[in-house]
Amino acid sequence: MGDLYLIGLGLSKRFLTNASIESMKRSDVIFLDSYTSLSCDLSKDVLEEIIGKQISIVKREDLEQGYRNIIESLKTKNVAIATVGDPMIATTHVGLAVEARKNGYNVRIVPGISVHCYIISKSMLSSYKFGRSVTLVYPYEGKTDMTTYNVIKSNQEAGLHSIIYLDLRDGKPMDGNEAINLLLSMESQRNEGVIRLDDVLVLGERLGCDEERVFALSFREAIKVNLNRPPYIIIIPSKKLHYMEVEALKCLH
Ligand SMILES: C[S@@+](CC[C@H](N)C(=O)[O-])C[C@H]1O[C@@H](n2cnc3c(N)ncnc32)[C@H](O)[C@@H]1O
Repeated sequence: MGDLYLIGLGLSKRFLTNASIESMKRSDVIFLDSYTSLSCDLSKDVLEEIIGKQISIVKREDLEQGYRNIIESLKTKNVAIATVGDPMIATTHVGLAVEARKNGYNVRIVPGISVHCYIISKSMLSSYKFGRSVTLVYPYEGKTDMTTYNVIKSNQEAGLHSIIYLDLRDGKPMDGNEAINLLLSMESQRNEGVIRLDDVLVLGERLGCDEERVFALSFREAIKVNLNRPPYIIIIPSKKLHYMEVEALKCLH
């Protein structure tokens, strides 16, 4: 009887842990989740070279609709799902973990450095003051999903910071400029003063990579800033900042 490993790879090669490498080596079948996040240098080829085993890339439907095949494989094999970042943060793997557990298999979670923790750390904002996080999705058939705006608004009302992941659809990560314009267009539609041109945001670009940048800048500045390449993550800080948080954000200019 095998175990199910849910393995976090961290954001890039340098954040792979011994625990994640050992767990992959212990697994008979390894799937690399290609749809919840992306990395500048962690790929199937790089991982295969590090662990000396074959890895298969899986898409969302392979795991969500094909989960029975994975449970079936557990009868005789250790199966690993490896994910960039942390395997349980802003992913949908909990369903698979619950199903494996219900079928009597051990589930071994190997945490990885998540983009969520990474940007909190780099922003220097108080980790006690983060509210609900949210994914900013691409408009669909000309319609904008306003969930992100609503989440930022309710976090602001509670004096909390908001972490905004950007959509990753069919392997296409949303660009930072597109995200900033989309947030501003939500404000134009709703006009509730949630996102003002002079409000500050924190923008994380290619975190964990050699060329990583973390900026704190106003929306007015962000519209004009020259960006490199995705992935990006955004924090909209609370409007009620502690004076030390104000000083910390100045260090990111
Ligand atoms: C849905 S989250 C998945 C998080 C992942 N499970 C983790 O723990 O890191 C994926 C989104 O986080 C952001 N992201 C992921 N890696 C990033 C990086 N290295 N730099 C900046 N943003 C990143 C992007 O917006 C991406 O679409």
